[in-house]
Parts: sequence; C-alpha cells; structure tokens
Amino acid sequence: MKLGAIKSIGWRLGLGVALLAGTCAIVVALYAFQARQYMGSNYTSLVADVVRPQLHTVMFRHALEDLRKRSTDPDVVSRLENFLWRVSQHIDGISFALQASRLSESDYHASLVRLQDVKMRLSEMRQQFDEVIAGASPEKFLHQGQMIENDLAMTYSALSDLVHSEAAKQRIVMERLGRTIAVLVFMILLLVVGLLISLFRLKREHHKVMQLSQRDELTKLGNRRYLMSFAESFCKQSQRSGRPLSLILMDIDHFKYVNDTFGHPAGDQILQIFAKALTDTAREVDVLARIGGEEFCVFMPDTDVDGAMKLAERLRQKVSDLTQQQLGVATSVTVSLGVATAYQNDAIFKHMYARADKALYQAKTHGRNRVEVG
Ligand SMILES: Nc1nc2c(ncn2[C@@H]2O[C@H](COP(=O)(O)OP(=O)(O)OP(=O)(O)O)[C@@H](O)[C@H]2O)c(=O)[nH]1
Repeated sequence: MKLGAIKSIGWRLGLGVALLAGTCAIVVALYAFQARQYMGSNYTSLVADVVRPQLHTVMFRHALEDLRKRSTDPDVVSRLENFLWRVSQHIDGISFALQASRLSESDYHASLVRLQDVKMRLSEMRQQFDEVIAGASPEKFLHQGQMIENDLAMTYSALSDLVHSEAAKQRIVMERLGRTIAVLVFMILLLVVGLLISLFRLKREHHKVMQLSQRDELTKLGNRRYLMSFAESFCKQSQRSGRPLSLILMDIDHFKYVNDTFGHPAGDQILQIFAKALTDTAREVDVLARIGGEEFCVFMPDTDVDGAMKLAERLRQKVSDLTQQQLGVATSVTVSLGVATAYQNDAIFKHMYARADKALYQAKTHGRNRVEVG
C-alpha cells in the first residue's frame, strides 16, 4: 500500500469519525431541547403544594359542620377564621407555584381562574362570618362554604391529576434520556476503541510500507534509501564522538558474463548467495545495502580502516571460496571492494562515498578480486 493511500485512509477515517460524532451531538442536542421542559422541572414541591390543601378542604368541611351544630363555640369560630385566612393564602401560593412551573399555561388556566373566583368569594365569606359572629343566621354562610369547599375539592383534584401526569411524563423522559446517554457513552467508547484499533493498524501498515520501501526484494537487504536513512546520523555521531566510521562499496566481478552465460535466474541466485555471505560476515550494527544491480555496501560505525579492511578481505575471500556447487553455476565468482574510513571531521557521507567509489574503481582496474583503500 502506498503512503499516499494510507494518508487518505487516515483522512477518511478522521472525517467519518468526526461526522459520526457530530451526528450524535446533534441527536442529543435535539432530544435535550425537546426534553428541556421536563428536565428542569421539580414537581415534588408542586405536588406537595397541591395535595396539602386537599386536607384543608376536608378540615374546612368539618369546621362548617361544627358551626352548624354549635355556632357560638369560640373554638369553632377561631378554626373557621383560621381556615378562611389559610385557604386564601394557599390559593395565592398555588397560583404562584403554577405560574412559576414549566407546565403549559393552557393546562392549568381553568383551575387558576376557578381558584381566583374562590378567593373572591372567600373575602365575601369573611364579611358574612363577622355577621354570623354578631348573631345572624349561619345558613347563608354555610351554604356559601359548601359551594367553596366543593369548588376547591374539584380544582385541587384536577390540579393534582395534572401535576401527577406531568411528573409521570417527566420520569419517562428522564429515563429515556438516561438510556440515550448510556447508549451514547457506549457508542463513544466503541468509536474510541475503533479509532484506536484503526490508528494502530494504520501505524502498522505505515511501518510495513516504510520497511518495504527500504528493502530490496531479491536479497532482502536494505536498498539505497535504507542506507541513506543511516548516513546522516552515523556521520553526526562520528563527528561528535570522534570515533571512526567506515564504508565499503563492492561490486561483483564480470557479473554480465554470469548473466549472459548462465541466465538471469542464475545471476539472481548468485546475488542472493552474495547477500547471505555479506550478512554472515558483517556485524549486527553494520548497515548492509544493495545499492545497484550487482553493487553492495557496508556502512560500519566505530570501525577504523584496519577493521574495515579485515572485513572486506574476509568477504572477498569468502566469495572467492564459494564452490561451483554452492553457486549453482559452472564458474567461480569474485568481488572487488573499495574502502573509505572517516575520522571525526571528514565524516561526511558524500565524501566517504566518493572515496570508496574511487577505491572500488581502482580495485577493478588493478585486476578485480581485491580490496583497495581510498
Ligand atoms: N541477474 C541479475 N542481473 C542483474 C541485476 N541487476 C543488474 N544486473 C546485471 O548486472 C550486470 C552488470 O554488468 P556490468 O555493469 O557490465 O558489470 P560487470 O559485468 O560485473 O563488470 P565489472 O563490474 O566491470 O566487473 C548487467 O548485465 C545487469 O543486467 C539483477 O537484479 N539480477
């Protein structure tokens, strides 16, 4: 896979994730917008405000019955006075709580109007009550009281139904919201995991592509790009540490003859055998590369000219010792090598390469199958 293709997959992946995350955010925002009427409402206190006065209605009825039986009893008089005042207060409290709530005004409007009407009638009752205390007949007062009690009971009951049904709706909305959030969190987790897996795979692919782009298919050694990826760092390290750095360029002798005589596949096999000999001879830290058709190189950190010469000579010997049986062709193979060593300041790859190349040329012109130092 090419680097550009991987990058474009990365972009598409990022775009896909961003789109998905954006869609999720819009869905949640829309739902939250719809549910906001219920989310912020606290119906608990409203329920208490509506339910509590229902008890007062009952108590008001009892006080009226007591008045009918014992109209002059000071205890009954004081209870009724208290209720007349208290019911009026509650009507104000409930009206305020309803208006402050998030209930739709159309749902409670009729109840509110009825409560206000009751409140007006209550103030009339207070006047009638003064007359009853002064000795007038309580019948009119009691009749009015019963009417008010009935209206209050009906209104409180309607309001209680309304608030309870709104509280139930709120519970359902909150439950749904909770489930939606849980699903969202799960989705986001899945997304994150998916993204991490994709990134991990992408990185692995990228690493593979990088490796492939720096490998020679035939010999499995590094290629010129691989060599260059070490060139600068090795040179800088040598300049800093003052440690020697060596480069050997090598070229199989008369390789064209091998190809022409035994065929290209035989030539390929010899290239592989040579690469194996090179790998077996060099150290782990040395950088090995096939830099041309039948040209190879070894880049050796911490290696002076003697060390480089030894390795070059060992390799030359090893190659020339390869039997025809080992090579698979009815000929022997030799290699020419050019060595260049740099000490601190002259560790510049370009210059080292030119010196090693020149030495290799000398090795060729001096008869091949030899090592020369540049
Ligand atoms: N089999 C095979 N041959 C290759 C490959 N790459 C390059 N060659 C051949 O290697 C040969 C190199 O020939 P030349 O550059 O003339 O050098 P030479 O014959 O080795 O002669 P000297 O280097 O002067 O000793 C050419 O015939 C190329 O076709 C490869 O991957 N496989």
